[in-house]
Amino acid sequence: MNVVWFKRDLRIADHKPLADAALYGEVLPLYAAEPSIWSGEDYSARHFQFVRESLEELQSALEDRGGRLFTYMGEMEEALSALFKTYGPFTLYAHEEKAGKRVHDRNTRVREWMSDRGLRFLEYPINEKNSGRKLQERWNGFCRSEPLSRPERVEVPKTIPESFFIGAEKLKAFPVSGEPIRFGQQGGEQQALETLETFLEERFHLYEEHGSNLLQSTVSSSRLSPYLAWGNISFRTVVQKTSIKIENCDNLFLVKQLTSFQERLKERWKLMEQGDLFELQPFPDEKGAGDDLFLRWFEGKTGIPMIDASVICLHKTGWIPSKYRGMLASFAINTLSLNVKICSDGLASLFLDYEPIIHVHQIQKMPEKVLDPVKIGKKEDPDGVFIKRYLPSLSNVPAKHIQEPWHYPGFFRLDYQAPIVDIKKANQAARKTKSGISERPSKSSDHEQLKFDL
Ligand SMILES: Cc1cc2nc3c(=O)[nH]c(=O)nc-3n(C[C@H](O)[C@H](O)[C@H](O)COP(=O)(O)OP(=O)(O)OC[C@H]3O[C@@H](n4cnc5c(N)ncnc54)[C@H](O)[C@@H]3O)c2cc1C
Repeated sequence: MNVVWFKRDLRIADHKPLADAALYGEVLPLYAAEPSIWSGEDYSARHFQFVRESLEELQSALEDRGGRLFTYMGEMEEALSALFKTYGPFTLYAHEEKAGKRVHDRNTRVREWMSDRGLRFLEYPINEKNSGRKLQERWNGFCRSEPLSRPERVEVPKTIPESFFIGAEKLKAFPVSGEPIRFGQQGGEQQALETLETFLEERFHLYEEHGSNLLQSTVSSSRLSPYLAWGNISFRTVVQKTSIKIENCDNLFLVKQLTSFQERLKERWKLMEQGDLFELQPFPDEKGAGDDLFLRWFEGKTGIPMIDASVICLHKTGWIPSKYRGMLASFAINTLSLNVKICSDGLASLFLDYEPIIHVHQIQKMPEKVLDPVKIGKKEDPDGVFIKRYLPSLSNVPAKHIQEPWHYPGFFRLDYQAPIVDIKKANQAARKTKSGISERPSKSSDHEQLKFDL
């Protein structure tokens, strides 16, 4: 018996553990909704909703091949015990997963469980192991490697072990904190392929030009991130199809757009290859998740339109371009001097494409980047089109005042709060602290220090 354990690889195409297991007889495709993983502050109901949608598609793709998906609610070792009791010895096939301490600890427990019983656990690396070849050579090799096709048949056992389910329906009862999303991208292998196809057919044409445009980038960015994060499409498939497109494109402008996209993919590949994740540590002296400043930031009630509109956009859609992710993180960490780990988890819980390795790598860079959201807003959303979409209470504020509505003479008539911080002063203090010139003033006094020209 071969058990294929699905985690962040929710597809059947280019899935080596599944392809290999299917060669050796009966396969039991398994997804376990594990409380130890899903109870983390960085995970939320929107992620689980995406996973369930992906599992529904996985179930129907397996059914088309004579198989079905077995699901379980509980820790993986418990699932393995139940399988052992029902079927006797088995081999476990899975992709390697690198995603922080909880995942690392769970992986260790599963490895021990298997080895204690003398069972084989085949873990497939996400990337080629560092083979001593130069980075560029390895990347070129990766771009040329062929994705595996879907297995034609998947023979599954007839008996369903006690406390297992078929398909994803029952997983609706699995508790994960946070709100599901209404307007986000939908999970599934087919959706992933369609997203890649529409991008490579046409949407990429202004990829670079619209990269940081809040409205246009929703179309001209690839939007592949949630599909890559949850493995609805293999990274190799995206890289290979993009390489083929570049080779067959003779328009220099379009090649430039595709090459720029390919560079991002390479960035991801390098990070994933580098290995396990650096853990962010909470510091007890900094402000925490129950702090008023944190809540106002997280709920989009800071009184700074660019911040509030971006956060509300994230609550609604689960996605925003990279530049504004950086702006939100920098504002929380530097301007409000909130705890880095708590801000990181807060953002992660909103990003539908939460990918721990990329996310933490980006967050770690934030203390070096002190940004001004008003300046960014004036440059990127001068007429406030984005702001007004997410903050209807500002719909009548003229463009001149949209980034700093507290300067608008009719501010008191608006249903919009005063800013929670004086950005310039707080950023100045943050820069000074970094260069070691002086201690930061306590944030509680910032409210009182504010002087508005109303
Ligand atoms: C603070 C912060 C947190 C972030 N957290 C995440 C996260 O949790 N998950 C995530 O996928 N991206 C994260 N990013 C990177 C980036 O914002 C998203 O990958 C991108 O916005 C996703 O949209 P897209 O698929 O249209 O990207 P595209 O521009 O079309 O890029 C294609 C793919 O390349 C990869 N990619 C893009 N930018 C980077 C990068 N800087 N480093 C590594 N890989 C990259 C992603 O997989 C992306 O899907 C974060 C950035 C910042 C500043």
